[in-house]
Amino acid sequence: MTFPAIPHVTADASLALFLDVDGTLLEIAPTPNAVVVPDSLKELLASLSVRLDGALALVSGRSIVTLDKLFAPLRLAAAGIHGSERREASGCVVRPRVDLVRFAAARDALAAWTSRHPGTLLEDKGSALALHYRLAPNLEDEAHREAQLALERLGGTHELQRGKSVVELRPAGHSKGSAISAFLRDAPFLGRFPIFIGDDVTDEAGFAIVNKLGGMSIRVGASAATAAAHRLDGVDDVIAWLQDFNSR
Ligand SMILES: O=P(O)(O)OC[C@H]1O[C@H](O[C@H]2O[C@H](CO)[C@@H](O)[C@H](O)[C@H]2O)[C@H](O)[C@@H](O)[C@@H]1O
Repeated sequence: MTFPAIPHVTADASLALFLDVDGTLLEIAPTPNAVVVPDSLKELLASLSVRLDGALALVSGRSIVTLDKLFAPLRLAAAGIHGSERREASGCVVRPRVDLVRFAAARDALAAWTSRHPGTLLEDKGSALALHYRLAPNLEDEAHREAQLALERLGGTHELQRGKSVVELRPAGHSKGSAISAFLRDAPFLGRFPIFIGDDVTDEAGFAIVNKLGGMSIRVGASAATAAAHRLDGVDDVIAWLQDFNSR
């Protein structure tokens, strides 16, 4: 399938930029903690955020706490855990409530499973759990079965989210689309033309909302079917596009 070229846009007060993180701004690494955030990327995001009056948000599967650590000293507008938590313009972070007893039971069951399966890894995000198997791809089916069992322990509060060599249990009823909509209801995003760039299945809800609002949706990577209207090949192309956007 061919995609139309991305129209030229100028980084000004009419635009809002929403950016996925892993696979979009950062190259995929063997484990979540192994990602590299170049200073040049932080400088580029800081510059773009100023030019857009703060209307630049990270919209990630990572928690906001982790995003702040990765991108320090920046503290950008952000939605974390696939849209289930969001830093509002006031600086307050809105987080979903979780049943801590059930959550601990699900986490402990998955942690016990990872301890028996070398190459797998459990990421505890406080209200979500990510079961990674990038270093043990043969365990994909088994990991999905374990995640399904853990989901049942949570009693309907969470949903399964597939990702790149990962299966996640994330709070139900939220998405990257709902987070982008929420940002666009408040300053500095209110009334702006939204652009969203993402690379994964979790980003499709964001593309759908941005398309509905008449904005611009861009999927990174060549293979998957997508609702996005435009395509970039990889992280290097995203960075080059952002640099060009910042220079106009
Ligand atoms: O929505 P995103 O910002 O793209 O976050 C999606 C998940 O990204 C992270 O996992 C992925 O990236 C890791 C580092 O490159 C990689 O090792 C892993 O295999 C990928 O699935 C992150 O750890 C998750 O919490 C995010 O949900």
